[in-house]
Amino acid sequence: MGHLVDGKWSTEWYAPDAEGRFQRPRTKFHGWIRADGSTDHAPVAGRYHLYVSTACPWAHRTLITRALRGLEHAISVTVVDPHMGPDGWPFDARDPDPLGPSQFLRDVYLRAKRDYTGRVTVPVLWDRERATIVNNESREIMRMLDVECEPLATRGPSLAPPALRARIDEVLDAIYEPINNGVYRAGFAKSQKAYEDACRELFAALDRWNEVLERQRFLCGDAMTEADVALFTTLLRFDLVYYAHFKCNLHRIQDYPALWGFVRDVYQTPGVRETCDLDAIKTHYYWSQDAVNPTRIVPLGPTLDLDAPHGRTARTSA
Ligand SMILES: N[C@@H](CCC(=O)N[C@@H](CS)C(=O)NCC(=O)O)C(=O)O
Repeated sequence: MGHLVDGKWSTEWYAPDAEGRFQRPRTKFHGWIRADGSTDHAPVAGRYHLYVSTACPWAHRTLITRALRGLEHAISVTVVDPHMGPDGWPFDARDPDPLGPSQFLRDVYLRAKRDYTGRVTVPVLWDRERATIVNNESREIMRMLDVECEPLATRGPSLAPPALRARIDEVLDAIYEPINNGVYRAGFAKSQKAYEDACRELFAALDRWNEVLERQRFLCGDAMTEADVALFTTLLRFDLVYYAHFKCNLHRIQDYPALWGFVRDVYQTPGVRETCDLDAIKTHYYWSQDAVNPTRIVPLGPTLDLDAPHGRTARTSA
């Protein structure tokens, strides 16, 4: 693990703030595919390539969006090796980089910008025609695949329909800090207080959203949206990894009937199950984050019955 400084690799983990709190740096590539032709990136089948790790909750959002919108034919994917070591994400010999001779994901970043400074994270959306990274922020890539790649989509419905978009954005904002980033703030905390604050905030938010999901099937009402995808990828990893490895252990997701039913509901949605690699998830966190787990031993359990009936189909919003 590490980052690039003026194009040179440096093996440093994230520096905490003075109170020991985890600080997530902003991603650096924020180009947009636009269907209206207003940017350099038009939605064209075969033009874009996604680099992901199936272990990563942020990258997983983009894989699910690609599957639910039927973009597999239009946007190709490379899955990196979950063993992220001192050199960052390595390519898997069984799934090499189709766009160049790359050993590590940083080679892709350097191809886009030789003097890049920043972290080398997944997901990455690459434009073959412009030979550069369009965007490396999962929330923006989700929106682009769903809305701007609509002309290429073979499945629906949209995960961000115009009438719901403002609400979806509010919910994405609301779950980001306490939940999606909250598990990392608990797990990477460098002081007792930073950990406790993050952990309490996380469970208060889980309590609230569990109540919402007792009343309605999805976070924004009756239909699945980007907000559900974003919550799902964090909750899927919760009992597997965050509960033990990140010490988010006041409750399991399985102890929240509505949240656990929601996880199974999304998991069982056609197209989603195939994007979920539970072994890669456990291997990545327990093996790669040796500051948290120095032995790198990957635990055998827990076993999750994600195929148990979710019973949420008949639920409608109030
Ligand atoms: N804000 C980014 C975060 C992406 C991110 O942090 N990905 C992690 C994997 S879960 C990563 O690649 N980490 C490598 C590193 O930080 O060195 C997004 O939402 O896309």
